[in-house]
Amino acid sequence: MTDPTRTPAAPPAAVALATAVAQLAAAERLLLALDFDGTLAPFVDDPASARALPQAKAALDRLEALPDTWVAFVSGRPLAGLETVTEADADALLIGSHGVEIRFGRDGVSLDLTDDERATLDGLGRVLGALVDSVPDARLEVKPVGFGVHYRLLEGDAGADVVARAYAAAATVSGALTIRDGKDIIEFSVRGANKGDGIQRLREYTRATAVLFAGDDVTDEDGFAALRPEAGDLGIKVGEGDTAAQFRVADERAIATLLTLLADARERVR
Ligand SMILES: O=P(O)(O)OC[C@H]1O[C@H](O[C@H]2O[C@H](CO)[C@@H](O)[C@H](O)[C@H]2O)[C@H](O)[C@@H](O)[C@@H]1O
Repeated sequence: MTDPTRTPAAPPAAVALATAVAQLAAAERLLLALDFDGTLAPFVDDPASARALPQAKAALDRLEALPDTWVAFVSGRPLAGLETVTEADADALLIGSHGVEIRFGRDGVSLDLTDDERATLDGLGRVLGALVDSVPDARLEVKPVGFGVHYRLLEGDAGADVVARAYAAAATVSGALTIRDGKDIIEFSVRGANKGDGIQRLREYTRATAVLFAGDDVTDEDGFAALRPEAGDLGIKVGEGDTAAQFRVADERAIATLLTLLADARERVR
């Protein structure tokens, strides 16, 4: 018979994750690189109104205030929109457009689009704009180096149909696009950098000795691939799907809890 006074043992994966978080908290120079949508912020229909869960934001504010500790957002969003939804201050470390756009505090990286890239962007805007205009509730998101076709509001097979038509339309413009399949969004870009490149740039900029990266989407796998677990880095996948991350949590609330535990632990050692 089960003893009701006994606390059930935590599952091994949870214990291993707690141990990894405690080790991370003791890192000499710690970089927290975080995906935004689906990791810190729950999904919503209007991309502009997404915000990090208050518990996650509070934990990140505490961590950012500690010495030798950096918080960075690594997102598929354009930088300008990322600044808004993360409520970034002047010192924020931001990687936007899946690694293409970089802002480290006041230092930005100019995109310097070539004439060919501009011409491809113009063509993409024309064909994808015509596509979403023909589908009620599909939306076009204009990005500095590409476009996202959103289909979250479409029902049944309508989303898959829009994706197929978007592939076909984009192929009439260029056969050399970077195509990213996200959560109810298909994106076409004239630049091929990825989140792993962004994490590498952040690692060099902060000279971090350990990096935490958390993400929920297929595009975050490039970020997990850039980690060095053997050197103390930690990758956390949010939600379901194949992943190269060492650990997995259920949702954004679990990430908020984990960041709070990390803030508690690092405040004790700093
Ligand atoms: O890399 P991320 O920070 O996860 O950004 C990925 C995309 O996020 C946004 O779209 C997603 O979130 C929206 C708001 O919750 C949701 O409506 C949409 O269905 C999702 O795909 C953003 O709009 C995209 O630009 C990002 O690439």
